[in-house]
Formats: sequence, structure tokens, C-alpha cells
Amino acid sequence: MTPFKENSNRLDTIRNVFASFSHWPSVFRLLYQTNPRYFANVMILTILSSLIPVGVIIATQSLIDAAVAISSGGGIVPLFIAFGLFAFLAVIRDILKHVDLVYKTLYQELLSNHVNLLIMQKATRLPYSSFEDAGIYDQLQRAKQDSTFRPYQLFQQVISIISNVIVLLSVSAMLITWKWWLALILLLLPICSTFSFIRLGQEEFMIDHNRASDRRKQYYLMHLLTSDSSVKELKTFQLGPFLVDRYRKYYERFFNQDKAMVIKRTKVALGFQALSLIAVVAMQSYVVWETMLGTIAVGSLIAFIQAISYTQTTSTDLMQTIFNMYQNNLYISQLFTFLSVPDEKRLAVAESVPFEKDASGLEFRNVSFKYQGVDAYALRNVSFAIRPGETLALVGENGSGKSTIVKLITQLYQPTEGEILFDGKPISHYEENEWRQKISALFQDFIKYEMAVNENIGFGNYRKADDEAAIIDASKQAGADEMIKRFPQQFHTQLGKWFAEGYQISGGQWQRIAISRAYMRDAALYILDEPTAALDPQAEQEVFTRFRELTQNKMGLFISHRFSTVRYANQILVLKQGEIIEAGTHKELLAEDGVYASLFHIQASFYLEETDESTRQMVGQM
Ligand SMILES: Nc1ncnc2c1ncn2[C@@H]1O[C@H](COP(=O)(O)OP(=O)(O)OP(=O)(O)O)[C@@H](O)[C@H]1O
Repeated sequence: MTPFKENSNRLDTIRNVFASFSHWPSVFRLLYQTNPRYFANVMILTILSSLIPVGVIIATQSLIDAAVAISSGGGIVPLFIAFGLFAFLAVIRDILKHVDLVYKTLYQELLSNHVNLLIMQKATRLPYSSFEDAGIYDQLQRAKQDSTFRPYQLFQQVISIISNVIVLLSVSAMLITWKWWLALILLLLPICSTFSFIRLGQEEFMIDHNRASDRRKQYYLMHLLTSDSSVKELKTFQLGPFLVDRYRKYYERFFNQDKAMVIKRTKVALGFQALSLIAVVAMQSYVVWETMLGTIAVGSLIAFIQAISYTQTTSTDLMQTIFNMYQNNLYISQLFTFLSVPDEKRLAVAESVPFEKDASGLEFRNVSFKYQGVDAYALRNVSFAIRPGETLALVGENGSGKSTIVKLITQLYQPTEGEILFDGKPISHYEENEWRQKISALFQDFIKYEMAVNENIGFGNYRKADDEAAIIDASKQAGADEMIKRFPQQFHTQLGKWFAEGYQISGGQWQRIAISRAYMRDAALYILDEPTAALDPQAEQEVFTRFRELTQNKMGLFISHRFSTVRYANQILVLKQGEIIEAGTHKELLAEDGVYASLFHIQASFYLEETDESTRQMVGQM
């Protein structure tokens, strides 16, 4: 989608420059939508400020002509009028400058916030799979990283181009009325330098383009070195200085490349600057010559000399701005590409999800699933059902597909083959919000919100986020209420260490808060993915007793590697490499004496005092 090609030639670069203008309608829409009033005011101020130079030239011309006229017997009134105009323009220019600054400063704030909001809103609408697509994820990261300054830089460049075009047209119009070829030469001068700048722009662009992946690695190093989640391990393994050094190497390489480019660019710019100065001086000499011949008045002499200077500097500025837009065009192109990634699609025919006690429950019918870009099946031909009032436990070795089942139920992915039914209808046919309200899931890598306890729990059902009674009730169901009462400000305790008065809690305590969050919903199906991994045995027992109570008339699904809890499920599925290899109750599976039975005995042997050596060795190898 990006208009820039990696191995483009010079013609492509010119094309790229002009292709960048194809973004302008979208850029203007973005700028306008940020705040129509501020945008309109900035535009009006830009246009007015751009007309000042031509006004000053005309005022200067009139002032000098009026002064000369007095010496040859003319009246004083034209002099006063010209001076008045001159002074008026000076005052207006100053006022415009200040008002413009106020609007631009505030508009910058509005623009970066608007872009941030667009990025965040888009992120919430993206399918989960987009976050695993390296291309889209890169675009998101880049859009996020530069959002505070790139859109505004581009806006400034757009404003500068508009302003330069107005100055150029109005000032060169003066010259055209006198000697059109003079204006033409002046306008053509920067176009000649353009080819050299195109070459430089091309090189700069390619350097930046090829640097993109290393720059992401550099950002990642920065993130590792500065985030609280990694500092513990970095210290333990003494990785800090080592990674800082790695960061420095990237930085030194980038700096040397940039330095070489800046020097090259300055040399080219100076060369053309010298050439165009020579041309300007030649033309100004021509104007002086014409004055000496008496074909133009003294006022016109000054006016034309000013006009020549203005035309030259403005047209050079204009060209430079256009070619300096590379970086920001790349950013904006990626931003728009990211914003146009299709939203999550629902097959849905809107229906509400009816849940009744005697409903037929949830059913996997021959479900297979492959992750995008992976050939192997993560799940293959999986069939099972959970009826209301039942709890189902998933067990199996790491990577056997347990969490994938949860991701399919929560519709983070759609099955590659087969169907998932609820009450006999495919789950994708239910209205999305209704479906999500009926499912409550606690993931392995649940979020530890650096916020107050009541927010951490209330987020389980945003509709009841302020309902203290519901929050307390959910914490009771998770067996976390007594623990919370011991916190310094009970339910109002700020958790974590990021913010002032933060109270850090243990991994198991975080887990109980997260279970409370899952219980905030009046769901049809409760899913807990390894909910007790960080809990002590007593807390684990408590959590499962409550879980069984909670799911008495509902459905419960949990994943656990601990057989002490798994054994109480109504139904246990044993997975291996994406397939169900055994199914039944604890008793049935023990009687079957298969994989489940052997895993159960291995774990049980840990708790037996007299464990035979062969079992110990077996466990040691796992
Ligand atoms: N986002 C993904 N992209 C590609 N492959 C994935 C992705 N997530 C998981 N997999 C693969 O799918 C398979 C099943 O993974 P899954 O997370 O469901 O296993 P699990 O049984 O929950 O494992 P664990 O007990 O370690 O949590 C694994 O082979 C894993 O490598």
C-alpha cells in the first residue's frame, strides 16, 4: 500500500514525490476533522500572513515614489497615505504572528491527541489476529511512536507550501506585469536544483527505509531497559550495560549515516545557493540599469529588487519543503494504511443470546484450527459439549491446544473447519456484544491494571464498574474479600508501583483479584485458563469450591496442570498435539489407565513419601 518502492530509480522518486500529494485530500480531512474551527482559523491566518510581503513591497514602492514626487513639487498627502499603509502592515504582521502562534500551539495539541484517539479507536476495532500480523503490528507501533510530532510537522509543511505558493504568486505577479521573462527565470532556478535534491531525497529515504527494522529493534531495547516488567531479570543476569551498548551501536551507525547525509546535502545546497545568488544579483543589476536609463522610477527599483529576492527565496523554500516531506509522507502513508485495515468482521445476523437453564449448551463439532502462516493444525477435529450445570477441564502437555480452544470460544479467532454451536446455533451468528456479555474468561496472561482494587474488579463488567455491592459480591465469590480487607485502603487501594501510593501485591493476590473480575459478569459460561497457577493450596481449594458453586446452573471450563483440581470436573478432556486423546470423568479416566492416569500418578507421586526411583526419574525428565 505504501507508495514507496525499495529499489526505485530516479523516475520513481519523482513519482513518489508527486504520489505523496495524493495523500493531501486525506491529510486535509484529518486536519479538518481534528477541529474545524481551529483549522479554518489557522488557514485564514496563513493566507493573510502570506499576503503581507506583497503589501509591504507595494507600500515601499508608493512611499519612495511619493518621497521622490515631493522633491519635484508633489503634495504631501500621498506620502502620508503610503507611510500609513506601511505602518498598518507592520502592526498587522505582528498581530497575525502572535495570534497565529496561539492557534498553532493549541492546534498541535489537538492534532496529536486526535491522531492518538484514531489509533486507539482503530486498535479496539481490529481483529485479534491483526496483533499477530507483523506488518500491521509494525504500522501500529510506528503510528503510535511518532504521533506526537509527525502529523504536526506535516501540517506545518502543508501550511508552509500554501503560504509560499501565495507569496510566490502575488510577488511574481508584480514582476510578470513588468518583465515576464524575469519572473520565469526566477521560478525556473529552483526547479534546476530540484534534480539534485531529488537524488539526495532518494538516498535519505532509502537510508531511512532500510533502517526501519533496526530502529524497531532499538525501540525494543529501550523498552526492555526502561520497563518495570523486565528490570528484575536484567539485573539478575547483569544484562543492563550489555543491552545499553547494543543500543549505542545502533545509534552510532544511524548518527554517522545522518552526518554524512547532512554534509552532502549542505554542499549541494550551498552550490545551488551560490548559483542562484549570482543569478539574482545579475537580475537586480539589470533593474538598476533600467533605472539609470530612466525607464523605471526609484520606487519601482526598490520594489523589483525586493520582489526578485522574495521570489528567489520563496521558490527555493518551496522546493526544499516538498522534498523534506519524505519522512512525514512515509509516516502519514503508514498511518492511513493502518487506519484503513479492515475492522473485525462479523458474519452476524443480529440475534440476542437466549440462555435458559435447560438450554443445550456449548458444542464443538469437528473443529479444526490453524494459526495464520502456520501449516500445522493447532486443533484437529475436536468435538465435545458442555451442558448447563457442568464443568469441563482441559488438560494436556504445553502447546497441546488448550488455550486455543478458549480463543475460539471467545471468538478471538474463527475455526478453520467445523462449527462451534451455542443452543444449536453457530456462535458467530450471535450479536457480538451479547455474546461477549455471556462469556467471562480469565486468561493466563491476565492484565494487572495499575489502578484501584475496585477498578481492577469492576472492569469485568463495565456496566457495573461503579457498583460497589456487585464488586464486593464478585470478590466474595472469588474468595478474595478477606484478603482485600487487609489492604491499606481496602477496595480503594491503588495497586502496583507505577503511581503514587501504589501497593504491590503478590502474584497469587493479583490472580485472586483477576478471578473476582471474571466473576463480575452474569455469564452463561465461565472460563478460567490456569487460574490457580500462583495460588497456595488452600486458596486453590477455595477457588474451586466457589467455582463449582458459581457454575451450578451455568457452564464452567477450566484449564489446569494440577490434577488436585481437575479431578472435580464433570468432564475431563486430555489433549495431545491438538487432538482429544481421552475424555471422561476422573474415575473413568483412571480406570482407562491411559495418559491421564499416568500423568495423575506422576503428580500424585510428588506428594507420596515413598516414591519409587523410576517414577522420580520419569518426573525429572519431564
Ligand atoms: N498466535 C499463535 N500463532 C501461531 N501459533 C500459535 C499461536 N498461539 C499458539 N500457537 C501454537 O498453537 C499450538 C497450541 O497452543 P496453545 O497455546 O493452545 O497451547 P496450550 O495447550 O494452551 O499450551 P500451554 O499449556 O503451554 O499454555 C502450539 O503449538 C503453539 O505453538
